[in-house]
Amino acid sequence: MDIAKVIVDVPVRSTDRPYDYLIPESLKLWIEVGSRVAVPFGHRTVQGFVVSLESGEKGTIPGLKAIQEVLDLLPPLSPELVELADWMSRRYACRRISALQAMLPTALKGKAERLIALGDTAEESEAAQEDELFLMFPDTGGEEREITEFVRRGGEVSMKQLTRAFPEAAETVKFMLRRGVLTESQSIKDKMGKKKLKAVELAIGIDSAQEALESFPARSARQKEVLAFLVEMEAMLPLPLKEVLSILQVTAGTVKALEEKGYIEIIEIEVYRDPYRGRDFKPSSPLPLTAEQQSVYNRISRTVDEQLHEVFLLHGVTGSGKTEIYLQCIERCMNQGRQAVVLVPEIALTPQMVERFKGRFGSGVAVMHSRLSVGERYDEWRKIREGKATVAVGARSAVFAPFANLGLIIMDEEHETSYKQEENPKYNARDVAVRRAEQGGAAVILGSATPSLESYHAARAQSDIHFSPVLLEMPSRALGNELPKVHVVDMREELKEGNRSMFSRRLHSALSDRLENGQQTVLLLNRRGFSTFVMCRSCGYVAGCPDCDISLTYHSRSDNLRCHYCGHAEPAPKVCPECASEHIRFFGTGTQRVEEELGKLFPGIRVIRMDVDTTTEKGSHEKLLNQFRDKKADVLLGTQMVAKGLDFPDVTLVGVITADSALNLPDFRAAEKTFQLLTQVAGRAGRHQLPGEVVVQSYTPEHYSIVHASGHDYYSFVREELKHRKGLHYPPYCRLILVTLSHEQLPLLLRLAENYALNIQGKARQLRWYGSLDKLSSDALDLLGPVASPIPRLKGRYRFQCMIKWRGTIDAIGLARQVAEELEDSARDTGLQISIDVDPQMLM
Ligand SMILES: Nc1ncnc2c1ncn2[C@@H]1O[C@H](COP(=O)(O)OP(=O)(O)OP(=O)(O)O)[C@@H](O)[C@H]1O
Ligand SMILES: [Zn+2]
Ligand SMILES: [Zn+2]
Repeated sequence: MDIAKVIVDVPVRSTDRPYDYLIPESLKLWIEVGSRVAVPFGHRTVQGFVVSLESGEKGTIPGLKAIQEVLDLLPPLSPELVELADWMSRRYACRRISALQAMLPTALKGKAERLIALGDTAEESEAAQEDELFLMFPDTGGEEREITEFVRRGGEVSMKQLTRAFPEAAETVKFMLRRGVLTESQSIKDKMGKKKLKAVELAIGIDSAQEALESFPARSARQKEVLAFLVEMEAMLPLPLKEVLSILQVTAGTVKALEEKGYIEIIEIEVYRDPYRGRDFKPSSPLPLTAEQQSVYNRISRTVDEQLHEVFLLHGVTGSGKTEIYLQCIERCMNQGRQAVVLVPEIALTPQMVERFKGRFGSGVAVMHSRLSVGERYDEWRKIREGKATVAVGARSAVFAPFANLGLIIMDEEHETSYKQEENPKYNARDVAVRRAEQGGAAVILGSATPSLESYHAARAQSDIHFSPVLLEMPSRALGNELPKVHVVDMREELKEGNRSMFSRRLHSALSDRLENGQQTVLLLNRRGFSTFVMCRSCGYVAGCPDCDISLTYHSRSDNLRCHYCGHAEPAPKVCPECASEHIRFFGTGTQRVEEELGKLFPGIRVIRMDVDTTTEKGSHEKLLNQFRDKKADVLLGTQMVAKGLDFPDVTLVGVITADSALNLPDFRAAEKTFQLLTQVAGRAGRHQLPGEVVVQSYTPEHYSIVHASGHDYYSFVREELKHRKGLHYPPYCRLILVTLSHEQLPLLLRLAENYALNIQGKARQLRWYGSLDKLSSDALDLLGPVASPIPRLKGRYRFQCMIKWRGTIDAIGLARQVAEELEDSARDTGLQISIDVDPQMLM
């Protein structure tokens, strides 16, 4: 194979295709599909990914440039992931390079030197064990020993040194890397290196050490003590130097002296930056399943055992024991020698959740989420690739976990919008999961108490849109208790009767009861659409961003105003810049105000507030939840964060302060989101022995999302909501593509946006797609707009959008992209930007 097709990392749309490169003789054995390489491009050297290999006469094409170097010894991507990236680029109209890069941890994105060292397996083993270790190797004529020796001598060698010394040994080196005999890491330069710790090891055999002890000079008592200790602890060597020093209360000089005499060695050992190190996870074993769980489990295990591809939609009410199903299905999958990925929404990636998986599967669980440092994430990723983890639990990007033989993908809370990435590539992890599972013959479980209408409709209609899941239902709670009783309070009535507080009388008295009985309460403030802006009460002035047409948000910690879109920050004004009035008010975060009010109404009440302000620090989320679990507080007050996945036995009351604050947002999913949030938060109450109660405060208690949520009636809600969606032509009855065009000059932008719409309509007409979705035809496309975007100006650029609605088997995504590219080409150099969002979740 002489030619590699490479996707290069050049931020120009026209480069979004593979380029041919010659593979030089010296790299031939190292390059595979999925390798990351450095290639010449124009006058520069850029990074790229090998997406296919070709043998061929084409090798003689004159002027074909050659690959300069390979950046990792083991390709960071598998052929399946490369293919998945290709699919993503078509499915989400994104560039292939951005899909490929989304699959890698940040640590790998730059160009840094690779270092090779001995892995744990080799480092721990003595020569005799090494023999055993190498038994599993194919016959290589002893290459592996030479390589091991070479690396051991160097301690850590660069990739270049290694490939130069063993140009022919690619297969063996890769094998050693996959078995963990060698490990590769980033150079220390960019701080992504493996974390190293100094450790002490005997340099001589145990027998010689014992002999040496007997004849040790008396004046070196301290040294003797150290040596004796090491002999005693032989089984546990190497020991961290720090520990030795602190246990024996000796100085580093003493240890150093022993090293100089040749008795011991001070070496460096690798420590994985395990973000959960030092934490004990209570081991758990499989629970005997309830009848409902059993039948669901049986159905899924059949598919897992046969290693088939099938998608399940597990609709189980809150507390029905979905997690136990996940755990046992993973075990089943592991019995097949395959690995599993568990996706949870970032916000629900609570320590409680992680604990349940670590408790069952121990250190075989890798955790991936955005709160880890770059280095931690890299280490968790390597743990997966080096086969040290069999389960990955993480937020949406964990769908790309580099497992070799993935058998099961679980997506908890599948209805969550955070599975959709809002930046490029704008992928939906649910659809990527289904696609990845399809590639490798894996099962998918989409679990939720409130499945998204798209998934539910696909399961019921067995029709369509992305996939057809098998519907599995668990209508009762695992512990046999009832779903909590929900009271809806009409806040308009409260006001009429003179109650101006943010707490209804019902919620107030329910709260006092809990305080008296020592039970706990969860309070939710639905903050979507809630104000955190600064307003002058005299003239109505609202502080806005100078570059984006949105109001600035007040941050109490730094006492400044910030734009959440562009990062613009300015000090909070003391008087109104318009009218100089002092009645300029910060509406603070809603939760802060609720907290104050609670303090006034119930003096001495202990409140834990959980919102963006109190959870910015690493680990703060966990700390707050632990405090609540340890009953250090009466009330857990928060935003959406408190609604998901929490399982606390003493919570018997859930209060929702404003159920309908998000209902009026310009988003066709507003009702669905409201229903889901209310159902989820209500599900936090009365999960164990004590019965639960829920108080929902609303200004529109007759709205069907509130009525059905209070009756725990998913089916009625779905029926009514589907009716609306059908009438207005919204998903799941069609699909959407949101195209946003932006430019610094308004008149030009307007013209370009109109052009875009006309071109789409013209082409669709030619293809006989165009027409209203009212028609019965199954292939149809309609375009709305252009109109100003909900945020009409962002970072100094004006924004217009078109909404394409379509259904059927037509290639609407391809069309949207093609027309965008043509327009970008014709308007080249004017600075037009077009962004395409397929199946958008955020419409604002
Ligand atoms: N088979 C079982 N036997 C005994 N207890 C169980 C069983 N299955 C689950 N449980 C317990 O029931 C409670 C609820 O289970 P779990 O948290 O898994 O529900 P869930 O369906 O994930 O709920 P949610 O959607 O609200 O997060 C937990 O305390 C769990 O330990
Ligand atoms: Zn004013
Ligand atoms: Zn701004």
